[in-house]
Formats: sequence, structure tokens, C-alpha cells
Amino acid sequence: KPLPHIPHNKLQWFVGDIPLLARMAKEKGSTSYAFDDTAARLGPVSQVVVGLGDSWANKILGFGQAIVVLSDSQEIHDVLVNRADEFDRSKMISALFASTLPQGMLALPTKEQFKHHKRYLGITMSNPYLARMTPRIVDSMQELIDLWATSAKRLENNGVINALDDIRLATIDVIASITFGQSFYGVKASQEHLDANPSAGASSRPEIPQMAADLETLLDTIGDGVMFPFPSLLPWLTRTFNRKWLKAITKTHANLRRRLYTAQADYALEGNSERPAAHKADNVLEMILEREREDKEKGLQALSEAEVIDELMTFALGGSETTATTMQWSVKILANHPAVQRKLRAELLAKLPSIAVRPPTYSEISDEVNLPYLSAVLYEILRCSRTASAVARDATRDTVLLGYPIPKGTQMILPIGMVQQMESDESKDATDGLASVRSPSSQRGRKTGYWAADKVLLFDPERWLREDGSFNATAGPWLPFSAGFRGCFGQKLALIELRMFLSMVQVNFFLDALPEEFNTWTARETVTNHPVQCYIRPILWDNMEKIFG
Ligand code: HEM
Repeated sequence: KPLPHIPHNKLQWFVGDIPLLARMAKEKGSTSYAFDDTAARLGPVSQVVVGLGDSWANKILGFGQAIVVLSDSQEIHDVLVNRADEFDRSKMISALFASTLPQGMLALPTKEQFKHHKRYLGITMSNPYLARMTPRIVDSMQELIDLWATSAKRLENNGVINALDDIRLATIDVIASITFGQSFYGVKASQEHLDANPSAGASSRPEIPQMAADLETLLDTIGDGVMFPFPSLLPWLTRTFNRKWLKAITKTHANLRRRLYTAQADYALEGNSERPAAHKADNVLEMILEREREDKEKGLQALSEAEVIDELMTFALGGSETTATTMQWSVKILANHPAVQRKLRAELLAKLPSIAVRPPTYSEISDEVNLPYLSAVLYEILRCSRTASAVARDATRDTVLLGYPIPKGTQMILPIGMVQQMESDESKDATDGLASVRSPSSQRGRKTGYWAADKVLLFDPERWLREDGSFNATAGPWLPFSAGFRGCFGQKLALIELRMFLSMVQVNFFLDALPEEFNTWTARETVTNHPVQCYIRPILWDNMEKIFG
């Protein structure tokens, strides 16, 4: 049974839209396309009915639900930013993360505990803190560049390097370095492996470090739960029956606890007198310990050990896979756009000449005014790569969306990947026509322009540039990090990592076109929507000039 008044597909008895979800999973690698497909046909507010939907039988059996899809970017922004009290983080999302990090931000509803954690950790996304972390990002990126330079020398004619794990390990190294003050040295291990085996091929790598394999198991388990029909049972089912997950979480917890106890012991040994204030701490763990001391002195409540462990886990899981997925898409996309690579490199060398001799600093790399094309390329990669295809919210009370009644408890999907990739000026008249049914806060106006319909599906960084060449961040809908109080906590860190990655890769290498069989676009959606293949053919620019003149 669908929710009354809201457009829906022709439903199949007992299972509703499950066949559509299954077809999209099979054909496109993700059930999330069922929401995009429904929205594209039925308009800005529609619904996907899973199982028994909104029926009384479902209230007894608990098999399925009617999920409302909101696909108008202006209203999505309004729901996320201005109507957060009416639409909270979905219980389904909390259930996905509840077994692995029950007291981490990703799983917590927007109540006092969540706000306390966000205040506690907020310093880690401040400009001074990110500036101090930038050399750590640079170190890991440099290790990746060195690894690819060594591998490139071993490339045979038409040979390729499998970059999937290299990129994943680099992002895990970065996040470990920022969180604990020490990298996992996953990329360095690969370099040592190549150095020790001069006859090994360009893609030859040692076994993935155990910590990285365990993190992957945890992420896969979270991803496998998406669209599970009984989300509230997920944490219990995972803890009781998933042996692989149990092993991975036990080992990861032991590792995090060991790092926590070592940091606590070092901290106690060093004494308190000379300690830096929390905002000057050298890594997230040290910052937490420093905050703890300050809060205890003020008689405020510190985080418990379980809460600290879960937030360290939040950084490790939330901060690595998302960024790695975006980097993987970026090298694939750039290899298919040689002119973009040349223009990006030219901008970097002209506007940041020091980049030829040393990596950029935080203020240099984050300067959107000085580096408009880098910003445009990055925004366009994030627009096209659909790293997070959708976010979910639950209505906390009976309310109205674009004139449609939404009962309390309804789950809503906001397909951010689809709207930023597809909403064009063709829908402008229809969008303008919604003015009278928009919420009072939304009626204050649209925050972005529209994409031109004939180019909306293309990869085209120029769309982000004004006529005078300056960067325009509001040229069209763009929501890869979601928005509002529950939007991505790590957005600033992710953007710095990505800007550094793109710059360092592009200044060092030209990413050559790939043979067809290594240039496929199949994706698989777990927690993020990641490419199944990620190969590269990096050519050092010096060699490029020798080869192509
Ligand atoms: C390209 C990289 C990234 C993308 C595309 C991305 C995207 C997202 C999205 C779409 C959400 C959901 C927000 C919502 O429900 O409205 C989210 C949440 C979150 N992200 Fe990211 N993210 C990225 C990198 C990071 C990094 C580096 C961290 C580092 C700590 C991070 C930490 C988090 C956390 C803690 C949340 C939960 C926030 C909350 O519950 O309020 N993310 N991210």
C-alpha cells in the first residue's frame, strides 16, 4: 500500500517496488537508481514502495515501507539546512552503523550526545588544525606519487597499473596519520616491495595490511545492510551471526585501544604543564586527551572510552573510503580528458610556481580565487562521481513537502547524486511552478543556477567558471557532501586531501588513455558508489615531452 496522494509506480502485489530495486541492483550495481528512475518519471515528490509499504499488515509484520523521494534541489537544500528539526538523520542509516560504531556521530540521532561529540571533535576541521595536518597529507600523497613513478618505469607497452588499492591505502595512511599521529605506511610497504623485487611487474604489490583488510570488512558489512527490509534487526543480526565482521571489529578495537592507551601513557609521562591547548594538538587522539583534561578541570563531562573508540572508528571509516572512491573516479575521468589535464597543470605551474620544487601549503592549495580551474575540476569530479548517491531523513512529525502530506516517521530519500548530475534548465519552468507550494524558508529563493540541458550529462569543468575565468561555486546544484547540521563532518578535510591529490598527481604525471578493457565504468555501491575497475597509465611529464614533443 502506497502513502496516500503521493505518486508511485505500478506496484506488484505483496512486494511493491522490490522487482524495480532488484533490477537496478543487477543492471546498474545499486538499488539507489530505483529512486532516481522513479523520481525522473513521477516528479519532484514520489515514493518507492518496498514490500507491504504503508499497510496495516506491514505494521504487524514489519515487512517493508513506503519511502518518499524528494528530487528538487532547492527543496532538498531547504530540508537539510532549514527544516532539520522536521527531518532528522534516518533510523535506517543509524541502524547501518549501529553495530560497528554505536556511539559514533554517524549512528547518533541529533540529540545531546551527538551535539557533545560534534563540539568535542569540531576543532579537527578548523583552519589552523587542517593547516597543521596538511604536511601529513602531503607525505602520504608523495609516497603514492613515488610508488606510481617506480611502477611507471616498469610499464610495458600498453601496460596499466591497478590503482584501486594504492589509492585506498593512501587515504587510510592519511587518516591514520591525522588521527593517531602515525601513518599505517601501507603505500610505503608497496614501495619497499617493489624496491626489493626489481623484476616484479608494475602492479605487483604485497598483501594488503591487516588493518586495511579489517576496515574493508567493516565497510562491506555496513554496505550490505543497505535496503535490508528489517533495519532495526541489523545490529543484532550482525553481532550474532556475522563471524567475519566479529573478527574484524575485535581486531580493530584492540588496535584502537592499544593506540589510545599508548597515547594516554605518553600524555601522562609528559606532564600537563607544557601541554598545548586542544586546538594546537598534533593529532585527533592528542586533541581528545587535551580536551578531556580541559573539560575535567572545568567540571564538564568528557567522552567515555567507548565513545572515544567509536569516534576514532568514525574517522577511520568515514574519512577513508569516501575520499578514496572520489580519487579513484577522478583518475579514471582525467585519463579520458587529456585537455583538462593540460589546462590544470598549466594553471598550477603558472599560479603556484613553487609547486615545481615543493608541495603546496594549506593556504596555497585551498585558495579558490588563485586556483579557479583546480576548483572547477574538483567540483566537477564530485558532481559526476556520485560517491554518495543519496542521503536519508525521517520525518519527526506530520508535515508537508511541496504540497504533499508526509506522515510522522516516513523515511525520505534525497537523491543528491541524481539532482546534481541531471537537474537542468529544462526543468526550470516546472521548478518555478512550485513556488506557491514551497515551504516559507524555501520561498526565500533558489541558491544555485541551473545546468544547461545539452551539457548536463557531460564532464565539463568549464561550467564552474564565470566569463572572466573566476570560480563560481553556486553555478548549479552541487550536494556531494549533503548540507546542514547533519551534512558531512569531514568536508573541509576531504576537499584539502582531494585538492592536494589532484595537484600532486597532475604536476607529476600525465594520465594516458587506457586500453578499452581497462576503461570500463561499472560501479558497485556499498557505503559509497565506487568503480569496479581503476587502472592508470601514468607518464612522467618529462617523458611525455620526449614521447610526444
Ligand atoms: C569525498 C569525500 C567525502 C564525501 C563525498 C562525503 C560525503 C558525506 C555524506 C553525503 C554524508 C551524509 C550527510 C547526511 O546524511 O546529510 C557524510 C557524513 C559524514 N561524513 Fe563525510 N564525506 C567525505 C569525506 C569525509 C571525511 C574525510 C570525513 C572525516 C572524518 C567524513 C566524516 C563524516 C561524518 C562523521 C559524517 C556524519 C556526520 C553527521 O552524522 O552529522 N567524511 N559524508
